[in-house]
Amino acid sequence: MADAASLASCFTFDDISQASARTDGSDKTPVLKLIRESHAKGYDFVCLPLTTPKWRERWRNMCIVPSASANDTDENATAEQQAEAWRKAPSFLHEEVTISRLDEAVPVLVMVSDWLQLDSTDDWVRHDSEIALRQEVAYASYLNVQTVILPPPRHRSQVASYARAINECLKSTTYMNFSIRLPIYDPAAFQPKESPPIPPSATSVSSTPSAPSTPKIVTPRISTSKSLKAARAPEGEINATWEMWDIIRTLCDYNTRLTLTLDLTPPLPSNAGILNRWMAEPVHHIFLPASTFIANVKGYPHHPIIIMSGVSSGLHTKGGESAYAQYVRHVEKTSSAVQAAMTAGTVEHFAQGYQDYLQNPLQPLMDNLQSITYQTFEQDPVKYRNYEEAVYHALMDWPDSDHIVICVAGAGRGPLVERSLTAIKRSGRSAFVYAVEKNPNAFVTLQGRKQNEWGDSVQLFFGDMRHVELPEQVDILITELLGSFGDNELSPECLDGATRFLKPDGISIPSSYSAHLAPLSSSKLFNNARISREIKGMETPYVVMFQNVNILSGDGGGVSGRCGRKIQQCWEFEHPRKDATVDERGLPLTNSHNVRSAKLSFHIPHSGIMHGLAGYFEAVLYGHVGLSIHPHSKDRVSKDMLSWFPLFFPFKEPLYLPSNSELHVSIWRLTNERQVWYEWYAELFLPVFNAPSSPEHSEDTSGDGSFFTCTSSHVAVPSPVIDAVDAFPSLERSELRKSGEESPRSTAGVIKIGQTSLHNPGGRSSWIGL
Ligand SMILES: C[S@@+](CC[C@H](N)C(=O)[O-])C[C@H]1O[C@@H](n2cnc3c(N)ncnc32)[C@H](O)[C@@H]1O
Repeated sequence: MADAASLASCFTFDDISQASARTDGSDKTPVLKLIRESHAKGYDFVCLPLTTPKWRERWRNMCIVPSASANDTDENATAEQQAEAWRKAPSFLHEEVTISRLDEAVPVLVMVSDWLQLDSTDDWVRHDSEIALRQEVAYASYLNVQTVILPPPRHRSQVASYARAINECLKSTTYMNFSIRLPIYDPAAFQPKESPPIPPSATSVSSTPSAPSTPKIVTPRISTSKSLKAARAPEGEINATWEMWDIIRTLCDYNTRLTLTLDLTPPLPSNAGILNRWMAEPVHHIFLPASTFIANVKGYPHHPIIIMSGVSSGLHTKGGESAYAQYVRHVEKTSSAVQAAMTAGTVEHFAQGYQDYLQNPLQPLMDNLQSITYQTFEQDPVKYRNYEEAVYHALMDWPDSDHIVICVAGAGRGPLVERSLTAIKRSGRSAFVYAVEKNPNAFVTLQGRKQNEWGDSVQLFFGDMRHVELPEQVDILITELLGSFGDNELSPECLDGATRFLKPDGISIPSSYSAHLAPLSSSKLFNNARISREIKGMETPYVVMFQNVNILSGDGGGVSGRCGRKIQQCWEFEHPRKDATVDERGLPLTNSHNVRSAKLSFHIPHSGIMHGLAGYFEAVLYGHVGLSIHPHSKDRVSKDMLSWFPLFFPFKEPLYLPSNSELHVSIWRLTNERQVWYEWYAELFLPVFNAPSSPEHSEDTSGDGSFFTCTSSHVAVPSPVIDAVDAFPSLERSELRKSGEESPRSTAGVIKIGQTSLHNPGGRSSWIGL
């Protein structure tokens, strides 16, 4: 059963004051009253400002010098002395905080004063805001508060200072979670901007901050260097809040106690890329004003706490405060994600508890699997059904004979033997089954099944299919040695051995399988992979049921027209294979023919942080019957198949990909006599347009465009950081042609802007044993 999201009701200082006026003696404090009333209305938590307006007033009087006129000199000196005393020993007065008892702090999400300006452009305001933040965090920590919600950064230019201050707080506490409230995008990006934005409370020592009268939540307006620009929101502005988040969490070294409170106050954008990027981030709270179209909460993972503000404001007259909680619970319960998780037989139901959990891939060749592992495989309703279909069609296509021989190689506990016998019966053909298995323990189970179920229709052979001798050659060879990346459990190598006993015109089921990759963003997977902080953990491919993951690539060829699809094929293996040179026993002389490499070019439509690669496989069992975990074909080919989760190839360091960049991924499947392993590497390029008619251009068209030498100036080179522009995609190819320019392929070049190191060289961290 999927857990329901927790709900929190958000209160202002005014709400607390009103609760105080309503106190009838049944609650010890107004906050305890609000907590009790909220529980009764269906809310699990309350969300409160930690400080009162009194604290803001004192801080302002000490730290913001009102004006520098001669009369004020004494006053200023006194304020400065008070400020220095406070800086030396920062502390609150009782009336400056909203909570002071342990029982008040338990079900409370605490909001740090939202007038603090940790990213002020004024050095002193920033300095004193940081001291105030540390004071608030220390006080919350004293009261055992588990989560504090931080005000959003507002100035792109000072976001690193903001991040540094948060990092200090993370270091000074051991258990407390810090959640930064950020809107999904800056709504100001979509407003016409005739005059410069007024940054909230941007103060200097000579001006008075215009802080709101209560610590009221308002969706922040972010000022970026582009704030004065065009009516149409460029990519950089829409990205601004996410870009700031990325800087903060990077400076905080991906600390797992740093999370996001995603503010859904702005209307949700139609562009899925803007929403999807938050899927890869640790969104632990969703901030939802009562005025919001609340159906939008349904797609969010993690079961975040949903903080609802303004529920007591009487905005919607019907239903009262409880109605919001009831409606959110209803939307959640009826969402497709929750429905799927609650329906037996779906991958979502099966995978509960495994989401984003890193597992080492099986090594069924080197290790002997446990019975419980086989039992888990055998619960898959789709894999065995498709195998049976494949065997059935192969039998029907095979010339009728009174002696068709089938071999199930790697029979495990026998489910494919059983399905083969059913297919034989359905086809009405006369066929016999050999079953080969090298796991001595599973072989005991096979013996029992032969005795009790299969009798003379099956003959068992114990041993490795690469060496075992069968009494005759077989017509149909059935194996299931596939990994999440197709060949990563060494199916090609095992089948090389088993092909010895397949007739030259015999059928292999599967007949082929292919490996596929896409660039992936997921702070959770990145953090999980580097838990041990050892290089080995970052150079090992993992099996993972993806949840908080965003695929960064897009379809459409990219700016240069040279990029491939969103998810791309690396390579394929076909069986029975004819290309290996074999010895007198029919075994390949070396494993060189199973070496593979691929170089793939991905278009990155929206900026993002790449944490690694997502790996998938597709297999053709026979004819039109297959197996797939490729996101684009899985539902068509093998919907609800449970046996394989995708593979995650981590990166040691996250790689920033700007909007409209080109990512080139290289991956190799390598081998020696004892092992097979993968190595991977990525390079990043920005496409650039040249002035088309300039004679000084010279473009390297020899390879994949990795170098672009140009002595003339580029037109519209996007910045690799925040302000990548979306000028290129908005220029449709047809428009380019209309305007008389050449096709993008001949006018676009690329500039290299980044790369990763080579992962797993020589198989030093991960390999599969032969
Ligand atoms: C992924 S399991 C599949 C088991 C079973 N066919 C099923 O579908 O449930 C692969 C099986 O092949 C066996 N196997 C792997 N390599 C083998 C080899 N070279 N020779 C014989 N058996 C092998 C393993 O022991 C394991 O039982």
